[in-house]
Amino acid sequence: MKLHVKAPAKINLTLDVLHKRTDGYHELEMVMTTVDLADRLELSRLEEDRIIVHSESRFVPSGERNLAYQAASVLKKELNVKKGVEISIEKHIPVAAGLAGGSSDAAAVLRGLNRLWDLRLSLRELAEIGAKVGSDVPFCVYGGTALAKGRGEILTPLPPPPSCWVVLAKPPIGVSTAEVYENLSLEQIDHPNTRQMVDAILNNDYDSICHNIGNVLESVTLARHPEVAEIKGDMKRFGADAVLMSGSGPTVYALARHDSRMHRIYNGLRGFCHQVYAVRILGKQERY
Ligand SMILES: C[C@@](CO)(OP(=O)(O)O)[C@H](O)COP(=O)(O)OP(=O)(O)OC[C@H]1O[C@@H](n2ccc(N)nc2=O)[C@H](O)[C@@H]1O
Ligand SMILES: Nc1ncnc2c1ncn2[C@@H]1O[C@H](COP(=O)(O)OP(=O)(O)O)[C@@H](O)[C@H]1O
Repeated sequence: MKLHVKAPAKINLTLDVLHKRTDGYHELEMVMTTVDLADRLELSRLEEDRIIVHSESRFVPSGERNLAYQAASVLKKELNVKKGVEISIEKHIPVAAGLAGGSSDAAAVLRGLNRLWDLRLSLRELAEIGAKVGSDVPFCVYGGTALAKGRGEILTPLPPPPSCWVVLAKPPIGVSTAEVYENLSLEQIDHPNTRQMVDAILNNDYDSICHNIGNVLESVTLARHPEVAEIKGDMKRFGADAVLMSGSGPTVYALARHDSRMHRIYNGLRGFCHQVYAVRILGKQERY
């Protein structure tokens, strides 16, 4: 038996760091939402008790280092499952980009195996198992839009933001999430107003969403990689309603309500940035 699962990317509308915790993680407050750029996974049941993961993307690690493998492995251990699975990942989300592609693959594996192995776990139970794989995995299990706290795993669901275009541009540089957090200097940052962002979403107020987007990790990644700031500047010049780096970066996104603006930003950037995508905000939980 085979099944197909979709793994959408997320963007951060806000990302605030409150303090560094004693366990080494950072205490966060962030608003995340899914966008219509997704990896596709095929899961095939294996009679033998093993996990196989492959992908044609040369940027994705194979075997145990793959987050999809780790998700299947943790699920097997937690529930003492003695079955196997072959996972094939068709990669569309840029890797190590601040878009949670690996976390979304892991979450898709959890949702898929729940069906393939008939485990009958709730999304809440899958999210708890997902937290053992990575901080962003619980959000990706649910998808949609949420306020995330703790290290990212304490979630309050939110309604979808108003529909709009999201133009994503990833410069050809790699960013390590751990390094970005490590180099954050908490004394010198402007904190976004998370409460106002939540209210803006609850009020379906697009202008207020645009006004309140903010990400404290920009202070680290933009200082190290001036090209990320340049892309932000270009997006603004091409008429973006709002511009922000997602997660630890380096992907930058522009929000645009009108098709004409989206086209201007997309075409303007494609000349000198290899990975550019124009997608819609998904924002609501879907059955993948
Ligand atoms: C920055 C964010 C924002 O959504 O996204 P990405 O840029 O990765 O997409 C997340 O916090 C990334 O979450 P995720 O990539 O799942 O992180 P994990 O694998 O759990 O942790 C990677 C490393 O990041 C640091 N980390 C992560 C989460 C957190 N709340 N505090 C941290 O300090 C830790 O050093 C950890 O070792
Ligand atoms: N299935 C996967 N897809 C993408 N990256 C993966 C996957 N499994 C493991 N990784 C590793 O996880 C790291 C983070 O990748 P990714 O989730 O794409 O980025 P981010 O956390 O910045 O959004 C990368 O260094 C990559 O090598």
